[in-house]
Amino acid sequence: MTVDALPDWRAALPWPAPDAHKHARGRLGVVSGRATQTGAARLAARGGLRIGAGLVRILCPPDAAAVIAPTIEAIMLTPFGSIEALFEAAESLDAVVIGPAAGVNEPTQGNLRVLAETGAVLVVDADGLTAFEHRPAELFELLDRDDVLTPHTGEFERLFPGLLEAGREAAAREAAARAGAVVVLKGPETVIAAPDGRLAVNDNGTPWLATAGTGDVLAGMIGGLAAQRMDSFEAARAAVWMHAEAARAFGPGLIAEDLPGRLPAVLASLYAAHG
Ligand SMILES: NC(=O)C1=CN([C@@H]2O[C@H](COP(=O)(O)OP(=O)(O)OC[C@H]3O[C@@H](n4cnc5c(N)ncnc54)[C@H](OP(=O)(O)O)[C@@H]3O)[C@@H](O)[C@H]2O)[C@@H](O)CC1
Ligand SMILES: Nc1ncnc2c1ncn2[C@@H]1O[C@H](COP(=O)(O)OP(=O)(O)O)[C@@H](O)[C@H]1O
Repeated sequence: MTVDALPDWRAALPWPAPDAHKHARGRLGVVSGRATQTGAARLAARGGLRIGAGLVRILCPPDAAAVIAPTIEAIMLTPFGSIEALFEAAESLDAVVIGPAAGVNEPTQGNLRVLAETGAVLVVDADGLTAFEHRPAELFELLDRDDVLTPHTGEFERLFPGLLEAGREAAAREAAARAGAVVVLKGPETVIAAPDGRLAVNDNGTPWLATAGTGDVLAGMIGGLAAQRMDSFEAARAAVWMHAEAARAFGPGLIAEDLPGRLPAVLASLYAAHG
């Protein structure tokens, strides 16, 4: 990677100030699924921590706590047994990822509703999208302009049936306008659209990313940048590009678990260019 090849969002990347402390660097939450479905949240949490959020906390149903606790170190854990407890755990967070293996069910809808009442930027992925398949307007009315939806093609079709016939760029642009949030339409050429009309097409994708869990890591990375108060559209562009760059650096044999560990080298290149 050369400095000339670096994309224009790099000027907006958050780097720690000399007087930084972990809370000032951004607090990210990731909602986990039940005890048998915790891996996706852990992947997202690790992506968010590696990209620079100062503090990452997994918020989990009580039955999942004993499964998650032995698998994490720097990542923190807060079980919640009610939506009131979820609100309390999330209200001091800067961004929250919800959806990876969360469950396609009413509790996921309810969790999303209560998270929307906090000030946190929401990154809604996977089951957080699919849970609103037959009622997308109910999801959209919860969202603010800095929230981010990260559908793959199948999830996009569930929320915006037929829209892809307009082509991926036009579809993403219209989806962002309808949702009133940033839309990241994932695929070989991921399209990122903002509700104000901004649009970007990522150009460094790699099919090594076509493996389970890579989208979960991406959601965590976007959340990690948003927690550091990077503009959500720019955060999504930056995370999508860094995610692919990390995958390219690894190449054959890549699994989702490998991505966070490749981020420091990608970040180091960007930091060196930052001067
Ligand atoms: N470590 C973990 O714990 C992991 C947990 N995970 C979690 O598992 C849960 C369920 O995941 P999932 O894969 O069953 O659901 P989903 O992706 O909706 O696929 C269902 C159908 O949708 C379609 N489809 C899928 N992708 C498509 C595409 N790109 N483009 C077009 N179509 C696409 C495809 O339909 P088909 O083409 O087969 O007809 C497919 O059969 C979810 O919570 C997730 O977060 C994962 O994140 C992995 C790591
Ligand atoms: N052929 C491909 N070329 C480039 N990127 C891909 C390709 N297939 C998948 N990806 C990327 O891999 C990630 C997969 O995310 P997703 O479908 O949500 O998977 P999961 O739910 O298993 O995490 C997305 O970032 C997507 O853009």
